[in-house]
This record gives sequence, C-alpha cells and structure tokens, in this order.
Amino acid sequence: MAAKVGIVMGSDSDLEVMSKAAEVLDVLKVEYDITVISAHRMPDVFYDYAKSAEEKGYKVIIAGAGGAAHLPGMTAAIFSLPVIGVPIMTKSLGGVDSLYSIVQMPAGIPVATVAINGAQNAGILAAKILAASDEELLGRIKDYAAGLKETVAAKSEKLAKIGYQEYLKESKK
Ligand SMILES: Nc1c(C(=O)O)ncn1[C@@H]1O[C@H](COP(=O)(O)O)[C@@H](O)[C@H]1O
Repeated sequence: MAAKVGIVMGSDSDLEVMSKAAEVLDVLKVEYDITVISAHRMPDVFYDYAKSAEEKGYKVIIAGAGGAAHLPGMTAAIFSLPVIGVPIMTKSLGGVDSLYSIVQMPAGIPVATVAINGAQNAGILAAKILAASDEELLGRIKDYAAGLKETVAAKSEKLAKIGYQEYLKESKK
C-alpha cells in the first residue's frame, strides 16, 4: 500500500526526535515514508519532493526542522494538504527559534505546529487527519487512547497503594 504520510526532516540530526512520529504510526498501522531533505541546503530536491508529494499519495506531511526552520512552512507553501510542523530542540536557543520559525506562518499558509520535539503528537495528529475517512484507523486511535488511560489509572492505583515516598523511590530505580 502506498504511504499516506510523508515524514521529512532537515537533517539526520533530527532523526532521533522524528523517529517518535514513525513509532506511533507503526503502532497505529499507518504507512509512511521517511526522508531527510533540507530546503536550505538542497532547494531543488526539496522543491521536487513537495511538488510531487500529492501525486505520490501523501495526505499529510510531518515536517521537522531546527533553528531557522523554514522546511515546514515551505512545504505548506507547495503541498495543498495538511502539514504538521515539529520544532526541533536546539542547543543555542532551546528550540524556541525552531518553534517561532514554524508557528508564525503568514495568513493563508498554515502549519499545524506541535510542541518542541513533539514528534509523537505529530504522528498521532497525522493519523487523526486520516481517520476522518477511515473507520478502522479511527478504531485503532480509540484503542490507543484507551491504553493511555489504563496506564495512568494503573500508576494512580499504585501510588494510592504504596504511598508517594515509596513510589518516588521505585520510579528513580
Ligand atoms: N531548518 C533546517 C533546514 C531547512 O529549513 O531547510 N535544513 C536544515 N535545517 C536544520 O538545521 C539543523 C542543524 O542541522 P545539522 O545538524 O545537519 O547541522 C537541523 O535541526 C535541521 O533541521
């Protein structure tokens, strides 16, 4: 089956963060392609990627970049379907540079921006966009949410049982 989600990032140094989007899409059984393309460093290759994305069958693109993070915005300028931007944490400015570069788009060209390093949420958001027209995927997303609820409920139960001091000791192990 052709991938419906394109995951693109400006550098392989973003891969560790961006792999969280891929991981959650694996859990939700959503096909994706994962690519490193810099709009700044390889504008012609980037242009071809964004221009051909719709034809390739992508329904949503998750674009991660750090610093002067123009990749998500430029993707949104070319690709007509939703773009989700992931601001990558930077050493010099803590990722606020990436966040501001991605979130402050001019009216008319939106990028749905998640938190700094929020690639997991970007993956879930992409799946939710696809689930608007895919009942089975919607079911898997509901199961995923139920799993989160169970995890928190189990932690809460344990805390009530052993008390906060013991709980903290155990969680530091
Ligand atoms: N923001 C962009 C773009 C772009 O927007 O085209 N291309 C690379 N980068 C970012 O530069 C940072 C440092 O990259 P290197 O680690 O390769 O020097 C990365 O976070 C990348 O996303």
